Amino acid sequence: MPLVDIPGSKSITARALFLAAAADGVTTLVRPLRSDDTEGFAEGLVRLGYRVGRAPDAWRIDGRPQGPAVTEADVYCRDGATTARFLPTLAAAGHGTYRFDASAQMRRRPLAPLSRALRDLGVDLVHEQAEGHHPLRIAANGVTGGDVTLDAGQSSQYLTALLLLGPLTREGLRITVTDLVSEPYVEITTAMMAAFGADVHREGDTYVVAPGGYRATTYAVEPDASTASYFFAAAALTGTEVTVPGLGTGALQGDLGFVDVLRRMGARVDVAEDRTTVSGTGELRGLTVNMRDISDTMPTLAAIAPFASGPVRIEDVANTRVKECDRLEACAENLRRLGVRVTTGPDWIEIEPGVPTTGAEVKTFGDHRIVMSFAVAGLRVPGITFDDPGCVRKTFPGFHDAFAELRRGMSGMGPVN
Ligand SMILES: O=C(O)C1=C[C@@H](OP(=O)(O)O)[C@@H](O)[C@H](O)C1
Ligand SMILES: C=C(OP(=O)(O)O)C(=O)O
Repeated sequence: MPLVDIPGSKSITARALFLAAAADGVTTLVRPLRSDDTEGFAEGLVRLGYRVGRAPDAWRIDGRPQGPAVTEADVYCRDGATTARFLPTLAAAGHGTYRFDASAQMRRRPLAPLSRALRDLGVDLVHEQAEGHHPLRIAANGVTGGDVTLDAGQSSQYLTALLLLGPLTREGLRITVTDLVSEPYVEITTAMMAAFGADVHREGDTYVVAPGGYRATTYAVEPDASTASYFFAAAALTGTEVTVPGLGTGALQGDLGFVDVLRRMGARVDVAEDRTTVSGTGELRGLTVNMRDISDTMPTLAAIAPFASGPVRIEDVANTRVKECDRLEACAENLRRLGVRVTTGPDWIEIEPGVPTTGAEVKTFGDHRIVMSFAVAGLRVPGITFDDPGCVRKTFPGFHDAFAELRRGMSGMGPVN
C-alpha cells in the first residue's frame, strides 16, 4: 500500500505568508510548500521589507501591521498568480510606491476586476503596459475601506485578495460578488483569516470583513490536495492503492473532492479523519461532471479519461482557459497526440474512450499540471515524454522523483507499464 507524502498546499502557504506578514507578532509556518510559486511569494515579501526566515520545515515571518518596511520596491511575481494578485493588495495597505511585474506567462493572465475594485476603493493603481495585466504600479497610502462590487467569475483569487485586505483597511470591507468560480478557495481564505484573528462572514452575496488586523500564530500547512490528485488518479487507473496522510475529513481544500469523482468512476475511496485512501477496482466508468469548484483537477481527469469505459465530459471550466495556459486546448491537443478523440466547447471538454497504444511527446505549454496529469497516463502508455518536464517546479519540484518512487511501489500491483 504506497503511502505518499505530499508537499504542502500552495494556496495555504501563499495565504499564510500574506497573513503572517500583515499580523502583529511573529508567525511560524510549519511544513510550508517549497516551490517556485511559494519561494517567489516569500521573495516578494522580502522585497517589500519583511523579514522571512526559511528553515527547511518551518518558515518564520516577522509581521508588520503597519505595512511594508520600505517605501519603494520592485517585486517580481514569477509565474505565481497568488503572488501576482495577493501581494499588490498587501502593498496597497501600506505607504509607498510599489511596482509589480511577472513572467511572460503571468503577464498574459488577467487581473482587471481586481484592479478595478482596488481603484474603486481609492487605490492609485496604474497598469504600465496592457490595461488589466502586469506590470503595475501602486502609489499606496492605506485603504479606507467601505463597499465594493466584484466580478470573480474568472478567478476567485480576486476575491481572496480583497478579503485578505479587509482587516487592514480603516473601516473594513463589504464585498458584493456578482459571480464566483472556485468557491472552495474562498472558504480556505475565510477559514485562515479567522485562524489569524480576523472577523469575516458572509451575508448572501456579500462578504463582510471587520477592521482590526491579524494576530500572529503558529500555522501548520496541510498537504496540497491538487498535487494529491495525480497520486489518487494513479491508483484508480492502475488498480492499485494510494494513501495520502494529512488530508482527511478536516481538510480545508476543496480539491480533495476529486476523490468523489474517482468514486463515481468506480474507485474505492476512504476519507478518514487524517488520511485519504483511493483503491482502483479495475473499473473506470465514464461520466459527466461539473468541475467549476475544483478545476485545477480538470487536467488530471482529462488525462485518465481515455481509459474509462464510456465518454468523460467535464463541464463549467471556462476559467481553465486563463490559467498557466489554455488548459482545455492543451489537454485536447495532447490527448489527440496520443490518438484519442476529443471535442471542446467554450467551457467544456468531452473525451471518448480509447486506450492509447503508443506514447508521444506531450506539449506542456510551461504548465506544471499538464506534465503531472499526463505522467499519470504514462503509467499505462509507454513512451510518453515532455517537452518541458521541469515546469513542475511551480508547485512540486520533486514530482518526477516522487512519481518514480510511486511507480516502483506499484510495480507488480497492477497494470503499470
Ligand atoms: O486562491 C488560490 O490559491 C487558487 C485559486 C484557484 O484559482 P481560480 O480562482 O483562478 O480558479 C486555483 O486554480 C489556483 O491554483 C489557486
Ligand atoms: C492555476 C494554478 O495556479 P495559480 O493560479 O495560483 O498561478 C494552478 O496551480 O493550477
